[in-house]
Amino acid sequence: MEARVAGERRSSRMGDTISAQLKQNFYATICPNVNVENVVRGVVRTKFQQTFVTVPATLRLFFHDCFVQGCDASVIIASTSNNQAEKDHPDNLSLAGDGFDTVIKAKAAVEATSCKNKVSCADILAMATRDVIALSGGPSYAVELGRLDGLSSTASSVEGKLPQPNFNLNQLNALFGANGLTQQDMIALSAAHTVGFSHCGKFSNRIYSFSAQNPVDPTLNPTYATQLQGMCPKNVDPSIAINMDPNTPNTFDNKYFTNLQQGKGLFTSDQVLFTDTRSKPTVDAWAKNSPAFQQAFVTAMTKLGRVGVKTGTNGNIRRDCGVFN
Ligand code: HEM
Ligand SMILES: [Ca+2]
Ligand SMILES: [Ca+2]
Repeated sequence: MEARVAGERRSSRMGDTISAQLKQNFYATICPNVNVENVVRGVVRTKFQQTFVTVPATLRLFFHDCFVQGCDASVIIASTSNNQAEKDHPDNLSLAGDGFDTVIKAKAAVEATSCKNKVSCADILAMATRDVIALSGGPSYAVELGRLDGLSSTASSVEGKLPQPNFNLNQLNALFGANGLTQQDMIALSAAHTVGFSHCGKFSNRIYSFSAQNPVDPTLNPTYATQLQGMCPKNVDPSIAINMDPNTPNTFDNKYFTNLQQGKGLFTSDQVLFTDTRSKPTVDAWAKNSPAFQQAFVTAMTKLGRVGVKTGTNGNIRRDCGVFN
């Protein structure tokens, strides 16, 4: 049974995608007796106290959800004997378990209130993402809500939808542009790499086999390159992961941009934002102006949260975030 009144979901046509009208404080009218956002925040805070990985894991999960079939919690669905789900596509295998766990736990806490069967997993992920950013020192913002959960999740649908660490600026702009995001949005969102980890294999080409003339990527700071080689020796255990921000790995800050100015972007897709003259001015501006970066980040996250939002019969409220109803 659809738990919401029809009038709550106005649809509007934008280009050829139909996007639901999200709004702030959505659940205040759906469940006036429960502060849904506080319930989620409490769970996220507890989980954060247990492990910092909660932050990058949840943030990346939201991004990987929104870029494949829209922000509809399709990435959280578990595979079954007759369906290989998104999370088992190679691009999603390195999503950390703590992101899924955060959503599952927050959903359980919401379902234990009188606001049962009314809050989508997609919205819980959007709320939890807002909360982890604030908990790690990033900007606080009012999150738009009112998404439905998607009705399909296939590994094959992930192919080509997520950016790769060796992408150049044109490839990054094309992929983000396909999701209605500008180059500015893309640069702001890339700063999510100010927290979290990467496995050595994602950038080992840059420190060992960049090109015939240059085994080490010449855009990489030589001292940083040596440090990376030390942390990621050639036959390193593939499960080893290193901090993506060598300076403030556990703080959501604009250090990402000063790192790029110093040749300390971990992936080609990070460093290219500084080496390409089209994006460099933005990197330089946000390196010295944290409030300007924060404002651009909140704008971009809000736009990211609107991607492919489901309405009406295209979605529902999942009872278990990992399983279709
Ligand atoms: C711009 C293109 C992007 C590329 C090429 C890219 C690629 C990657 C790669 C290869 C990793 C390492 C995964 C691993 O080895 O475990 C990673 C981690 C991460 N990415 Fe991105 N990413 C991009 C944009 C984004 C965006 C837009 C966000 C969120 C808004 C994001 C959030 C994260 C986070 C938080 C981590 C750390 C995950 C963890 O510690 O568990 N990334 N990304
Ligand atoms: Ca999705
Ligand atoms: Ca940082």
